[in-house]
Amino acid sequence: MAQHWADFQYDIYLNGTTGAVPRLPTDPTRLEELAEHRLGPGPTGYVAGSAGDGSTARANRAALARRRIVPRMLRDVHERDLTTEVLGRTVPAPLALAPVGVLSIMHPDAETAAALAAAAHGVPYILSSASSTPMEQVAEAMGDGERWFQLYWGKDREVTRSFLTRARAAGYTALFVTLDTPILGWRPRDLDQAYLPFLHGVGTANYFTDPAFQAGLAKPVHEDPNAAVLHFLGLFGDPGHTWPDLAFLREHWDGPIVLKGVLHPDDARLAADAGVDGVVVSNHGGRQVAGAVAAADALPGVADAVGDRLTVLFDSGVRTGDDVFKALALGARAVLLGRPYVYGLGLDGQAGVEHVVRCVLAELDLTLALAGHTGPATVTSADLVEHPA
Ligand SMILES: Cc1cc2nc3c(=O)[nH]c(=O)nc-3n(C[C@H](O)[C@H](O)[C@H](O)COP(=O)(O)O)c2cc1C
Ligand SMILES: O=C(O)C(=O)c1ccccc1
Repeated sequence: MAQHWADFQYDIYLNGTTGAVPRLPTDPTRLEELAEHRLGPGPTGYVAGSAGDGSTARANRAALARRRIVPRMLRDVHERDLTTEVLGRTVPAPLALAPVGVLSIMHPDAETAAALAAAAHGVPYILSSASSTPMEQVAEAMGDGERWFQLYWGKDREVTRSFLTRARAAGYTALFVTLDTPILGWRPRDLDQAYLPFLHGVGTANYFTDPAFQAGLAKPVHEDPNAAVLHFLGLFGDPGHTWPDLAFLREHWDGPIVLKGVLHPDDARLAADAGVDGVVVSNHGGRQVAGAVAAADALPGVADAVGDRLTVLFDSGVRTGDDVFKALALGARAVLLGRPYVYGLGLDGQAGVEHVVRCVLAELDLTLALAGHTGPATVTSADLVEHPA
């Protein structure tokens, strides 16, 4: 049965008759401001910050804002269904939670809380390689919730092989390989505070519990944790990889593979030629390259190039339901939600993430209806006009 995501607004108003207002803001800007206010400067800077002068993060928002939805009338949108097929799975809405590492800097329940929130609404959760909780523990908490695994494709083949084996055994069905972070971008907000979560012992759980990783250490992790962190920093990414190397991953993963961080149509074609199943058009939320193309500006070119061969997903700059709608109109099959759910987590744990997911999906449902659609499948570029920058 189709879920009525839009009902969330009446839940809120009905609760209001007893004097209650939502525990967290429904406006994503206010949510971010509240997070900035309540959480420590290190963690807040790490999450909210981006590469260089912040121009890519701003461009992500501007590129979505420049597109405007053209509502259509009298189309019988009473019954709506947001169900979407993504990577061979049927999901209740065109949304997944983006892989975000080191979540214990935001809340002690960290990735487990985010994963449980996603599962509570049937939304797939993408667990980061750099999670603060081991992948098996998150998987066990999620039960039959849909889980996908994000790989930082590093220098040590044995660690990669071991991660893939562990992820498979723990019930992760799709593999997201992040290509845009073989090295960490230049991030002034973190640099000015000299704040890197890994040096506070966060984000290394999958590595420190891994026999292949441990085999590369001179001493056990607990005897020399600093050396273990340095070892992690030295191997989590590999700037030496090239397209033919993907064959190794294809060989060791029998489910769908999605390449995250593709922005050029030629790279999307190379992805299709390499035999993967999808791409995420993403600039990592503007955290890697300052002055980069906005993700929403790159999306139509990638969708045109490979939309008939690959599943095209999108993230970077999505804050609201209307942003999701615009991404669908620009050629995405589904969208990954990033920072907003991390703020929800920081402010109110699992309940905070659920709040954010329900806000985005309620607004998406209402936007679809008011734009004349009963589901995501009929949304096209004809639903948008583009304003000059
Ligand atoms: C604090 C933080 C940590 C992140 N960690 C990862 C990660 O471990 N792996 C990954 O592929 N992407 C990571 N990302 C990128 C997100 O998956 C996603 O691409 C990005 O947040 C989208 O941009 P948005 O937050 O502006 O929506 C991270 C993003 C943030 C904000
Ligand atoms: O901070 C990030 O954006 C990120 O993706 C990352 C990179 C290395 C390890 C963990 C997360």
